[in-house]
Order: sequence, then C-alpha cells, then structure tokens
Amino acid sequence: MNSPASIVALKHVRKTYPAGLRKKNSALVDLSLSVFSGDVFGIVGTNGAGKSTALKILMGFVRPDKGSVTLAGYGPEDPASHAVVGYLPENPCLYGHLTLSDHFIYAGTLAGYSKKKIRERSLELLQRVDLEHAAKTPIRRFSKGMTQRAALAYAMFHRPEILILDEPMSGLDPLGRQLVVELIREYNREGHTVLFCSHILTDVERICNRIGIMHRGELVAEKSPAELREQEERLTPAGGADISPLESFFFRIVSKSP
Ligand SMILES: Nc1ncnc2c1ncn2[C@@H]1O[C@H](COP(=O)(O)OP(=O)(O)OP(=O)(O)O)[C@@H](O)[C@H]1O
Repeated sequence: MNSPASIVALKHVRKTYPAGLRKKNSALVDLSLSVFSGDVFGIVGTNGAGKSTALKILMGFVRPDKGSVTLAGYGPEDPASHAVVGYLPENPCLYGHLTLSDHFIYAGTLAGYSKKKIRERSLELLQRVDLEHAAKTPIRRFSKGMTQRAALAYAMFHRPEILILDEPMSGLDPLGRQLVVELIREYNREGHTVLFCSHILTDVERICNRIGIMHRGELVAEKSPAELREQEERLTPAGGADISPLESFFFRIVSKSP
C-alpha cells in the first residue's frame, strides 16, 4: 500500500544564522518533518530548539541553507502557496491604526471574495474569536490576548487548507486558551490541516493527533498521544507520576541529550 502524501514536508533542512564575526549559530541542523492532510500536528521543544525558524522557512520568510520544503506541493517561494496557507506569527503584527474589520476586508479582497462574502465571513469570525464588540476598535487599543485572537482570525479568514500557528495560546487567559483550542479543533473538523508549536504541553496533548519534539535543531521524536500514553504508562507505573505522558516523555528526551 502507498503511504499517504504529506501536505507539509521539510526534508533535511539546515539553517544557520550569522552570529558575529565569522561565527554561525545553527538553528536547524537536519530537520525532517511530514504533516499529513487532516493532521493537527503539534511541535514542542525547548527555547531555541528551532521551532519558529522551521515555521518561518515554511512560510518563505527565511531561506534554508540546505534541504527541501513543500506546502501542498508548492515551494514556499511560489505565490500559489500563499493561497493554501494561513500563518500566525509568534509576535502578531497587525496594523495598529486599522480595525479588525479593516483587516478582514484586506484579507477578503486578497482572496477575491465578494463584499457580501467578506461581510459574512467577518461576522462569523468575530463571533468565533469573541471580538464582536471590538470590530471597529483600532488594533492598538487591543489587549495582548485580543490581539492574539484577532491575528488568529485574520490568518484563518481565507479558509486556508493549512494553518501554521506559532504559539497560538501565548498570552491568553484560560478562557482565551480554551477558545483557541476549540477553534483549532473545529477548523480541523472542517477538513483543514493545522501545524503549530507551543510550550503548553497540556494543550498540545489535548488537540493533536501527532506530536513532534524538537531539540537543538532536529526532530528527535514523533508520536501520537495514544502511543505516548501507552509508552509512558509502561515506563512509569500507575500513580507514580504527577505529570502528563507528554511532559514525562519531553523531560526524558530533552534531559538525556548531551
Ligand atoms: N534572526 C536571527 N538571527 C540570529 N539568530 C537567530 C535568529 N532567529 C533565531 N535565531 C537563533 O536560532 C535559534 C533557534 O531560534 P528559534 O526562534 O527558531 O527557536 P524556538 O524553538 O522558536 O525558540 P522559542 O521557544 O524560544 O521561541 C536560537 O538559537 C536563536 O537565537
């Protein structure tokens, strides 16, 4: 039987950044990762593991030194890839003097939507991210959590096949986190693929069907939540641990690395 084709693929990707005179910092050493259509794939990793760099390479914002990258069959430099992907950066950069409605009009126009369709999608998303009351407020007056939810809605506006999110729960209160968790689940139920990175392991465990652990520029492990649970229950006798299977797996993997 043929194995399914991946919708997002990074193969043997290397990226170094300049770090002073004749020095280089290896952000990605040899990263290979495949995401399949319909996945909610979560990447977890230590600070500086290379998660954001990997996502920026997928978006074409950063060029790899080596390796290949595809998104729904397109290279990140191909303008056709922009139509299939939505991206939430680690630090959302919406226009402060514009409102969220303005951003939606911009996103909808770029996607070729009619005025009616823009209006309908805007209302739907404002309600989903609980920002109906702030549709006409300039973004600069938003709190951090409101900005995060607004940027997520903006990334999803054109219903991209693939949603790439860099720490979507960051800066959110428990209600906001739950809202984002539900939004990702719902978007995935509608048939879309989601790839995101997060430091909030409990959320990752709750919503992903596949989880990758990155450490020092590589993917060092990849499991489903069920595989993780089964493995950790075997290694940690019942009641012996007050941490979740992903936390226990993560600590073990990361601490055993030199
Ligand atoms: N623009 C840049 N110039 C130089 N070095 C960079 C740049 N961006 C990232 N790096 C370095 O590359 C490495 C990987 O960074 P990256 O932001 O991809 O990690 P991360 O896993 O997303 O980290 P975090 O969890 O802290 O957000 C780090 O050592 C970082 O200092």
